[in-house]
This record gives sequence, C-alpha cells and structure tokens, in this order.
Amino acid sequence: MVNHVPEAPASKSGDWAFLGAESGSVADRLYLSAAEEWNRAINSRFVNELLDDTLPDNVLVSYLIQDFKFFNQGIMDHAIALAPREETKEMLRKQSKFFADEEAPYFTDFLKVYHVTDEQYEHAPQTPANKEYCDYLAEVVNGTWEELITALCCMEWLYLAWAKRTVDAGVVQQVPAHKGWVDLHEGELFRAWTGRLIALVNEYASVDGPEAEVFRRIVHLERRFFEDAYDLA
Ligand SMILES: Cc1ncc(C[n+]2csc(CCO)c2C)c(N)n1
Repeated sequence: MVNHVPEAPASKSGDWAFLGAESGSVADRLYLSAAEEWNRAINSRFVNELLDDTLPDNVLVSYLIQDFKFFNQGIMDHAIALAPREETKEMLRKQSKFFADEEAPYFTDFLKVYHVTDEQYEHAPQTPANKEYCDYLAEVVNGTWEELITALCCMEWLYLAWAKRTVDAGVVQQVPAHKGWVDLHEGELFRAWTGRLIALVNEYASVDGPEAEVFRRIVHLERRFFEDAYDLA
C-alpha cells in the first residue's frame, strides 16, 4: 500500500529532547514510565486506520462524537484558574482561544458533513472509557496544579506522538476528515504548545509524586478511549 504509515518504535530516553524532554528530565522520565502502554496507544488500530485512510466512517463518527463530548468538558478553564503565574494563565488563555477557533469548528463541520444530527450527538451514550476519563478529569481539576498540568501535558503529547508518525513517514491523508484531524495535532503550533506543557511539567511535576500516577493513568485512558470507538460504532 502506497500510503501505509509504519508504527512508532519503542520509546527511548531523549526521544522528545527537541521539545524540551531531555534525557533524565522529569517529562522524559514520566514518558518512559508509561512507555509500554503509550506505544500501544499511539500504534492502536484506530490510529493506524486513520493514518492509512482505511478507518470505517462509522468508527470515525463514533470516536469524534465521544471526543467532542470530551472536548466540551472545559479542562482549559480549570488549568487557567489553577495556573500559579499570570504569564502561564495568559499562555493557556491564548491556547484556549485557539482551540475555540480551530478545533471546535472542526467538530461542528465534521458533524454536518457526516450528517450527524444534534439529537444523535446528544443521545450518544458516553463510552465506558470516555466516562471514566471524564470522571477522572473531574477529580484532577479539583486537585493540584502539578497534577493538572501533568494530565494536560500527557494528553496533548500523546496526541502529538500519534500524529507525528505520519509526518515522519511523509504521508498525507487523502480523506479530508482524517487529514484535518492530523493537522490539528501536528505542526509548528501544536508542537510549540506541547513544548510549553513539557516545560511546565519539568518545572512543577515530580517523578516521585502523585503526578507519576496521573501520567500513567492518562496514557491508559487514552489507549482505551481509542479502542472504545469500535465497540459502540
Ligand atoms: C481523548 C483526547 N485526548 C487528547 C486530545 C487532544 N486535545 C486536543 S484539544 C485538547 C484540550 C482541550 O480539550 C486536547 C486534550 C483529544 N482531542 N482527545
């Protein structure tokens, strides 16, 4: 197949040094601590089929309905509220505006193009992984800044990691909805955003603290979130 995207190799220390997760940094050590499940998540069947343009439409629809529900939880607002420095709040506010301007329209356009009605969206039950993920985030946003920034960093970084597979392979998706989803999670801006989150994790999180468990839990939930797209499609 011409457009096949190879799987990402096993995680190694320093893989993300170019974004500030240098070997031995807190972010690098958290990344390695979740390596096995991280690799399964970014090489999941869902990601493989999306990148190879072989994903069935009903699975994409099911996944994006879930993800729009996930997106609408407002984790960024909580991060802005908990951020200890004004400059960090400002950085998060700017990114939040970017999500509102770029990511939210992707969802609404997608639902229109794929003929998903408001009712279908509203009535779709949350998948078990999404429900567990949202419940978990509801706990995290009431916890510490250190835990919240670790969770946010992990979920963005893992998304960049799967999207990077196709950039590394030089493959561009032919299905507009697939390409659009990749473009939201790969590119200069998304890399810079992820780099800023990695810098905050290096500054505030600790590998011996509760943040380590948060990082692994998020990776686990991300992997299951992808899998659930097939169960309820
Ligand atoms: C399951 C899931 N995990 C991570 C992302 C990536 N992502 C894109 S915008 C944003 C923050 C605001 O919601 C996040 C986390 C996603 N889309 N869905």
